[in-house]
Amino acid sequence: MFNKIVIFGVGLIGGSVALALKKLANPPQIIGVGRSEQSLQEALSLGLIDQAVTDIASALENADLVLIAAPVAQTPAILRTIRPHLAAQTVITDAGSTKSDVMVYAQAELGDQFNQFVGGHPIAGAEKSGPGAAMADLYIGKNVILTPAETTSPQALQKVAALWQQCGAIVSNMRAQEHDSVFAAVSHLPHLLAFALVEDLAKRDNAELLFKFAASGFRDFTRIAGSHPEMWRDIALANKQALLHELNMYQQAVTEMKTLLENNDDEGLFNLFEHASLARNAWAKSKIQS
Ligand SMILES: NC(=O)C1=CN([C@@H]2O[C@H](COP(=O)(O)OP(=O)(O)OC[C@H]3O[C@@H](n4cnc5c(N)ncnc54)[C@H](O)[C@@H]3O)[C@@H](O)[C@H]2O)C=CC1
Ligand SMILES: O=C(O)C(=O)Cc1ccc(O)cc1
Repeated sequence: MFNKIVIFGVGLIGGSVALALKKLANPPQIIGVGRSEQSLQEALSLGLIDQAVTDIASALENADLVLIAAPVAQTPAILRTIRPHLAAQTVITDAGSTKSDVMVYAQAELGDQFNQFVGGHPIAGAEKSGPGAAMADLYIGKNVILTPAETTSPQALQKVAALWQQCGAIVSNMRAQEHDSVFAAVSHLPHLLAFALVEDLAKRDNAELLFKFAASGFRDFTRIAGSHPEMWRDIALANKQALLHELNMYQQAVTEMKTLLENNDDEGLFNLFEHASLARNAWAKSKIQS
């Protein structure tokens, strides 16, 4: 279906798409465009891309699809470089963790070619980044959410869905705003909390002692605090309103927990822990089954 794909940002996410496509019987030609020459050369030497290109016009010539897989705040600048060379048959998509901002950028930058753009978000990843972290099987059995606008071309939507299905993913559609409020709760908030906890402990005078004895519970809670700072700065700012709402909700939950503790409310604490534990275990079980 695809002969030529251009990936802006060949790191964990873009590189994993490239590796997955390379496993196909007839893999497309994959062109990488990047911000850092070193990272692009790494992508080339790891075999993620067939060519690293700096001339955008030649990169986009006869391209079937462009995937933007860079930190979300880079999106408008990337779209601006693409627009003058964008043919009518080329579909553009992205992999950014936030979608309302990206859809607004795409509409503003692509003008009458906005119908060729399909917002996307693979719900798969890791705390690692860069081309060396790319994995061919990253998307197998994972969800990918697409956020088409009313005007999005059905053909473009179908092509982007096919791209992710070829990577082994399960594709569904959602409104960009709904996407952002869901992921503020289940992804962006946990990342901010992990960063906040590690930062709080790391700043203390006895940080060395604390980290020396921190064990698996700490490891599980804070793994995602090792994630890419630029990527998470961009996500936090792009989804600021939904994230502030989630932080307020969480603050309320912490306040309620403090009250139970201050009042030595053993039954209240037990009930809260039991309710949360049941919910968490049921979620984990549903993930194994799906
Ligand atoms: N890391 C994760 O687990 C997930 C990340 N995402 C989203 O995917 C996108 C990429 O994230 P990762 O692959 O993890 O990051 P990464 O840091 O591994 O890769 C990003 C790449 O984009 C390049 N880049 C930066 N600015 C650029 C520009 N202006 N033009 C071209 N290339 C540029 C960087 O040099 C880097 O190679 C982000 O928008 C992120 O929100 C989505 C799902 C999961
Ligand atoms: O490392 C993890 O477990 C993640 O949660 C990865 C991740 C990060 C950002 C996304 O938008 C989606 C998935």
